[in-house]
Amino acid sequence: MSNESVLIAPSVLSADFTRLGEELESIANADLVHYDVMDGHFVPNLSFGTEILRQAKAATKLPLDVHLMVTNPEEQVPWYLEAGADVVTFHYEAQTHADRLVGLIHDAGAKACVALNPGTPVVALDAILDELDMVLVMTVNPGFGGQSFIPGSIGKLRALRRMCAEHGVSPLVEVDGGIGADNVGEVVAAGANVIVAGSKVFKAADHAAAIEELRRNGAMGLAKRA
Ligand SMILES: O=C(CO)[C@@H](O)[C@H](O)COP(=O)(O)O
Ligand SMILES: [Fe+2]
Repeated sequence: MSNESVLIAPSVLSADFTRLGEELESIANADLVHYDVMDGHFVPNLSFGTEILRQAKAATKLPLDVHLMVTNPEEQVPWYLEAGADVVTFHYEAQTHADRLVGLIHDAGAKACVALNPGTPVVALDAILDELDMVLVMTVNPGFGGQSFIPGSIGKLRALRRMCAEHGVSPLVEVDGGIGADNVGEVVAAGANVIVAGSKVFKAADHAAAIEELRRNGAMGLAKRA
């Protein structure tokens, strides 16, 4: 059995934006706030930018986990570091100089993460894995909340675990998309330890209780890891 813990990161993409302060208070028992930036190019949707991140930073004590779904992370990463991001994720599919970008995030004192779309194999990270604090395995095609989990993600999480063992590293492994109390145990058993959940937290009647249920069921998945 592992001593590792499961971190819960509710995605404010599914929050009521007109009451963002109250929505953030309602998830104070979470570990991170997941903040989805969508540019209308990398993904077919637009969300929010640096100004709302700054306001969110003032309204919560939780670390801000910024997921950049943008075509030009080299340009945008510095904006989000300046606005208060604690963890910055850019997509492998969008960047051109991953190593430089990871260095820039670390120089600013933040944690660096690279995200993989469902169609991108984990081997894409081979050259950069040792530098990363976290890997984000997308479990839906990015762009929208409320989609269904892609079952093939389980094999990919296991492959990432094997690759990390070969490299002798243990970055956090975040999963994002279609995760709820019913499947969190399975993704944790396969190797995930940071759980993003948008609709399953913010559409629940009691947000704090939904977070605790994810944490509880996630811990059961940890116990099932080989
Ligand atoms: O990055 C994304 C979507 O592209 C996510 O972070 C979603 O916000 C997750 O929402 P649910 O699938 O949990 O509703
Ligand atoms: Fe996300």
